[in-house]
Amino acid sequence: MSFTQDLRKEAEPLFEKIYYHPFIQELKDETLSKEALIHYVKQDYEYLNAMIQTRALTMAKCSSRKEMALLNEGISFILNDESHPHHNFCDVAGVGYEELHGESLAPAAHHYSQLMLQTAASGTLGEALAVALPCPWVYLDIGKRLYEEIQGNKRHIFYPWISFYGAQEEPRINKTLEWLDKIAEQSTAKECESMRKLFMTGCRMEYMFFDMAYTQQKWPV
Ligand SMILES: Cc1ncc(C[n+]2csc(CCO)c2C)c(N)n1
Repeated sequence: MSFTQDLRKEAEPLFEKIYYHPFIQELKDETLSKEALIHYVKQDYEYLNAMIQTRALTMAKCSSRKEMALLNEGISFILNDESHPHHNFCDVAGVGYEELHGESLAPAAHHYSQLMLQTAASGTLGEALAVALPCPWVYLDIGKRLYEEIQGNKRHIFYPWISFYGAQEEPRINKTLEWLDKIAEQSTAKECESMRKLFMTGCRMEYMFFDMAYTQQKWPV
């Protein structure tokens, strides 16, 4: 088994917990509250800014144009395409997308953003890639499962969100998986252990992010 296959296997219980979180289940059942949708988009817009900055910091650690191009693609994807699923949530909630920008980060989104930025700024290339890997991997898993469940029903109110993440012809993540596997092959056991821990924490933070939106988490003071 490759390094990333091992990671995926270890994270299986977390992927299950995420899929069965009420945020995802109510999204599937078209019963997710307007408040949860709005909280999610407000926080995710800011989180995606942190992800763009994370990718940019990671790019500074690359040694080849091919690697830089892959991270550049990731940044362009967030800048140009990730607004589509946000628009879907805003349309269902009946609010304008621009109204939701400029929010301050709630505890879970704050922790996740800081973890990614700090790792990309002061960690190794492998660590920076590992901490950012749950982000596309978890969404691909949720999207594919939901797409199957709704049987491609275009009348589902969250069809644009579900198809955006779940109906990718060639999953965008594959090149990153190959890249991280190559890095792991050339890394020491200690370095691999650090990548593994960061990946697992990233998976936990993906769970926490949905939970934050579902409970509309705020700073208590
Ligand atoms: C909390 C949170 N996690 C993951 C995504 C999904 N996502 C964000 S950027 C990106 C492209 C890969 O870097 C993908 C799939 C999200 N929107 N919000």
